[in-house]
Amino acid sequence: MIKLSNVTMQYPKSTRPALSDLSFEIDKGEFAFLIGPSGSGKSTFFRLLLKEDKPTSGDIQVGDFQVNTLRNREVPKLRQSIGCVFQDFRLLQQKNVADNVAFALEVIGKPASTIREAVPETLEYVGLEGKAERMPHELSGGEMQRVAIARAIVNRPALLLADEPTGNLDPETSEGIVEVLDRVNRRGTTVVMATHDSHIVDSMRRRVLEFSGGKLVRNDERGVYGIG
Ligand SMILES: Nc1ncnc2c1ncn2[C@@H]1O[C@H](COP(=O)(O)OP(=O)(O)OP(=O)(O)O)[C@@H](O)[C@H]1O
Repeated sequence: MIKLSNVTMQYPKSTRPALSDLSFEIDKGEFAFLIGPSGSGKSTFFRLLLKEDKPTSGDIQVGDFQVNTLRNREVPKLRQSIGCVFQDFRLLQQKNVADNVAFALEVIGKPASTIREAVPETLEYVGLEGKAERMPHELSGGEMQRVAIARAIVNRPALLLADEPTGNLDPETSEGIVEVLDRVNRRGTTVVMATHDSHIVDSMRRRVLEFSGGKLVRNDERGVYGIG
């Protein structure tokens, strides 16, 4: 699903690369955790997958897309195949829950009939039945993140990137969010989650990729947060 070959990313004006000669693969259908201290390169990795930045050298493959050589007009197709969830939810504050999710389909030109069907189905899937009319400010943090997940998956992406999705949530709420991500993964979506939450990583025992200073220092198939 994801294949990096000797990927180096040096931002202009920075003295050391944010990612340094990275090579690894994440298979289709996997749930992988990305761990490592702040500044170790996790967000940079996500940006490269989305072609929001270009690596200085190396090759990146995401699904059927050769990201490096992808033409500009093909970039929207790549991005449509990747759902994204962030620590700060990034909901549209003026739209209600259903409209936040519907918007993701509207901008890619899906017909109204598809949207009418997919939105309630997805809200139920993430545990938000009965909340469709609520505004974001009327939701708890956990509910806001469920909306963000619904928005990210409503188009059934092959890959879901979650950048510290539980970073603003208490442990119990975080567990619920990870359960939703696990369900999405079991339905066939590859999930990559950057996290600092050792409990979640230890309870899931999935692939653990550890970054340090832009290098991959650990790649365990059924890993734990600390060295297991
Ligand atoms: N736009 C940029 N320009 C220059 N340097 C950058 C830029 N974005 C990130 N960096 C640098 O690249 C390195 C990796 O940063 P990145 O944001 O990928 O780390 P991270 O592991 O996601 O950190 P966090 O856990 O805090 O989100 C850091 O040294 C950072 O300062």
